[in-house]
Amino acid sequence: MKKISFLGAGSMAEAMISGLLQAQICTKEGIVATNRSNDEQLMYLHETYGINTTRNKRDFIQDADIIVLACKPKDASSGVSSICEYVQEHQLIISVMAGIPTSYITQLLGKNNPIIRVMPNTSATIGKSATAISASLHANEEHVALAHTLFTTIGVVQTVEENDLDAVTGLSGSGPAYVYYLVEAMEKAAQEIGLDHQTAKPLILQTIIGAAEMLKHSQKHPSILRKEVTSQGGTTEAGIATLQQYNYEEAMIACIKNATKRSKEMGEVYSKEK
Ligand SMILES: NC(=O)C1=CN([C@@H]2O[C@H](COP(=O)(O)OP(=O)(O)OC[C@H]3O[C@@H](n4cnc5c(N)ncnc54)[C@H](O)[C@@H]3O)[C@@H](O)[C@H]2O)C=CC1
Ligand SMILES: O=C(O)[C@@H]1CCC=N1
Repeated sequence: MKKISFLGAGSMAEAMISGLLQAQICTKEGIVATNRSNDEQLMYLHETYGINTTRNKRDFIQDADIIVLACKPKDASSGVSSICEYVQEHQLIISVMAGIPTSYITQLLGKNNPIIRVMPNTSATIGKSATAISASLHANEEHVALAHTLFTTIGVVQTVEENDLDAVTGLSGSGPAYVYYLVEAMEKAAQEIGLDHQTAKPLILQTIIGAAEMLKHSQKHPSILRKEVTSQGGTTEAGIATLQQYNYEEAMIACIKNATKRSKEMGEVYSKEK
């Protein structure tokens, strides 16, 4: 059982902690989390998951096999600088920070630790993350395999080149939010067409789950599955025509491209800080 320390105790750290404990990949005693200043959040994580929490950076680091960097990209410099004197070179660093290159983390650490840069998503909470991992210069196949094993317990894992991680961030890191936005819109629409929330919610949910399962299990291309729903002169055709009028496809492509661009920008901006 590996001991894992989380620098940053927000949404992503919680999603991973919850997923890792459910998968029994580590014990609650083997997890420690720290954050910048929010005592209530540390208390919440301790009470909810039974994990350890501390503000003492030496205690935080000393027994860790793996240190997960889960603070915001803008806090990369302050976060890593606050622990670098205690980090030992054999400890595996896993960074989930969007945009932040492993070369910059190495520079901040001033040590050649193996680093695996990862882009999971918050569906890790229920073991359903879509995660991409990539290795730094100093990480070997064993480190990649360990990260792969770890993240497989909280979902599906793809290994990619570090260059591709900005695109992954725009696609699947942010991706759950695009789906939640769709559901928000469907809920508003349901209300406007006269369905009460209690009736509409399970219908919307099962529509999303059913379509996702169809995409997973059917061999058919999504465009074929869409055509199978669309009767000539029918309701779907009318609905899709409206989506096309509003440039739905272009909007989605532009959304993912802009999120990817922002990941690159964050890397460029925050990697200049010292
Ligand atoms: N939320 C998401 O869906 C995803 C987030 N990420 C990445 O995960 C990272 C964390 O994101 P969230 O959990 O959403 O943010 P969050 O704001 O919920 O949590 C950030 C945490 O970092 C802590 N922190 C900040 N500076 C610190 C310091 N100097 N020392 C110790 N702790 C410090 C904060 O106190 C807080 O606990 C980000 O880098 C983000 O790019 C990656 C994939 C998905
Ligand atoms: O919005 C963000 O910057 C982070 C990275 C991927 C998901 N959330």
